[in-house]
Amino acid sequence: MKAFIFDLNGTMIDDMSYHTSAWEDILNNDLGGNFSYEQVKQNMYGKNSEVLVRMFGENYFSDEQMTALSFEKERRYQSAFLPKLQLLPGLSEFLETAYLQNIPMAIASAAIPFNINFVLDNLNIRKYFSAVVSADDVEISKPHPETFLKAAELLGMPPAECVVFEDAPKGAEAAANAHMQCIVLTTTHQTEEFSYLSNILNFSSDYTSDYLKDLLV
Ligand SMILES: O=P(O)(O)OC[C@H]1O[C@@H](O)[C@H](O)[C@@H](O)[C@@H]1O
Repeated sequence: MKAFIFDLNGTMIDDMSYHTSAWEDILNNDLGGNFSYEQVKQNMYGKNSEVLVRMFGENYFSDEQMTALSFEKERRYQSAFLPKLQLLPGLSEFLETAYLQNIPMAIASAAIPFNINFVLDNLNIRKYFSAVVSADDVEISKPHPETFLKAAELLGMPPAECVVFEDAPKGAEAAANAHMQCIVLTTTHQTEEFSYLSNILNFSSDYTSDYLKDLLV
């Protein structure tokens, strides 16, 4: 394995419950939906516009409405999560070691640049990543492979030499669709939820596991 591709939310930072709450607030309180927390959690993968279409159907919102709702959801998420914003345990050291070993690294996220910048700039970790793929860079988000294939292309690496770090079944599925192996961070989902996939190398709760330490020696 020659390159690392990181999903962002839930994989580098433990923030998925904040996304779920922000979505729940917008979908139910602003848009009059009646979705349970669990329904929101299971359906909020991919781009924000894809989430809105999944929940309310095609052509329910205009593109302008979806863009405005997307930013409003992220504003609520950011203001709630900012006091807790930090990398998962061990990730700071992991990134620094991989960087010193010249391992090419990319971010490949379904989030909009507004959120990716929120994380990279507040945590001052932009220098580690030679490529960043956001929602705005792809036609179709995860579980479609486009996000990860684009990251590999920007890194100049064949997919087979890229290892993906993910927290979500739909993200790990996107990695499988891109013919990439995947390490799962169990911040948000149970290991059984990934049992339909055959590209999972390891499950770790954070970046202090022996498996991840051994990856860099
Ligand atoms: O692809 P990532 O980095 O896990 O980001 C996914 C999340 O990004 C958020 O911005 C979306 O609102 C969520 O619905 C989505 O699940």
